[in-house]
Amino acid sequence: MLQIAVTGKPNVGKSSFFNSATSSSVEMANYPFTTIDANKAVAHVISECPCKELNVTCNPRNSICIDGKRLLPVELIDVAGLVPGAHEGKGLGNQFLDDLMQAKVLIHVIDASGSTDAEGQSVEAGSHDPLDDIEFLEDEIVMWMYGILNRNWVRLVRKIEAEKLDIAKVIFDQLSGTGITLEDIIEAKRKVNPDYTKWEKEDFMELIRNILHIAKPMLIVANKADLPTAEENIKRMQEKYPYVIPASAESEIALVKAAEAGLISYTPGDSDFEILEKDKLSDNQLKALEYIKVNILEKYGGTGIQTALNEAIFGLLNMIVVYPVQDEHKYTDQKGNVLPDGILVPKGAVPKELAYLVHSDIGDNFMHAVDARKNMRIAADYELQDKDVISIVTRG
Ligand SMILES: Nc1nc2c(ncn2[C@@H]2O[C@H](COP(=O)(O)OP(=O)(O)OP(=O)(O)O)[C@@H](O)[C@H]2O)c(=O)[nH]1
Ligand SMILES: [Mg+2]
Repeated sequence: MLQIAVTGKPNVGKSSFFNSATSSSVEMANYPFTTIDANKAVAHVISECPCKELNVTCNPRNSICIDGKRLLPVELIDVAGLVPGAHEGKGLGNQFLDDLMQAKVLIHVIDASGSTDAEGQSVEAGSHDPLDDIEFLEDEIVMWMYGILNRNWVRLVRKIEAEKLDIAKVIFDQLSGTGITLEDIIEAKRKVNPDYTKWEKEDFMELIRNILHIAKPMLIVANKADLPTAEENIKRMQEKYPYVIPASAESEIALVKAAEAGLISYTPGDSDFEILEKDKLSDNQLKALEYIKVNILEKYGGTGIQTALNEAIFGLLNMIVVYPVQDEHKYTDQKGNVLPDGILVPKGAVPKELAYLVHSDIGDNFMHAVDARKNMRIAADYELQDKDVISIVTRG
């Protein structure tokens, strides 16, 4: 399953974001290093399901359909907080980046209210500038990767020379387990000094930064947007960085809980809620809900949690959703389930790649594919489109 990592300095609300997105209840507390071991759970990104347009009732298997909205599973990883100097062992160090680097995309949670200092200690709201927290994370990840590459570098250069090895492939092997592909490295290497025997620390850093930008896109989540000091900081962040999503994990948790108790009607991603059981809500609860409505939902169009997940997958990773079926007339699988699976595929993927994502056997025996909507065979180099319903024809 596609993985998204939630990362950032301590005490910014990473676990709160994780809990709100996955309905989990891992520990959250107002001090640094509450989380030590990584937490993993399933969250969902939301896309329009083709069922309404095709006028069918679907029977989802790998996903969920609510009122024509398809919820597709992704795995969220919540890790320990990282502090400046983690590569020198500060805080909990950076060893746990192993967990984080499994993910294809990173969500960098920032305390936009400025109520935690660089190490995650709680300070008076507004007294720390959250813009100072943005760059350090990339620096720490770069230092971590530098540590891995630098460890055996002298020996490796000798080996590359002696055995005439491909440098990109050697770097790729060193970074195995990070999900970084050989293509990512080849592309990243184009922009650095081609003579690797002369590489200094700066050249390594440049290479690693290029690799990171290509292989691990990062979304900034400006959390604690419910606190009054956040608004101004969010504006400044959005002026400087392209992907900044204002969010309030605490508000999302409150709304989801109230909805589960049947007190309000609210679905993650909504920009409003409706009170169902006014009599059962205390004055304080009503006030809190009103506060969220005015200061989060109306101001930012939602709590930002679902927006962040969707933006990470459909924006940064440029994924689309494709629905493989067996019977192109009824849009069903072998068992008669209508539109059973929604599969996240990178934009630009062709039918055979979809076949491999469904199952390696189906990929191996792929013959051609049929566009179920048009009931027409499609070319091998046809670029799959979002919400395509595709029947894969295999040998045997
Ligand atoms: N006001 C406000 N507080 C929040 C929000 N999200 C989290 N918090 C609070 O911030 C504190 C830290 O939350 P956690 O979710 O434990 O933060 P973390 O980043 O996982 O912290 P570590 O695991 O220690 O690195 C807690 O007191 C939360 O209640 C939010 O959206 N608004
Ligand atoms: Mg935590």
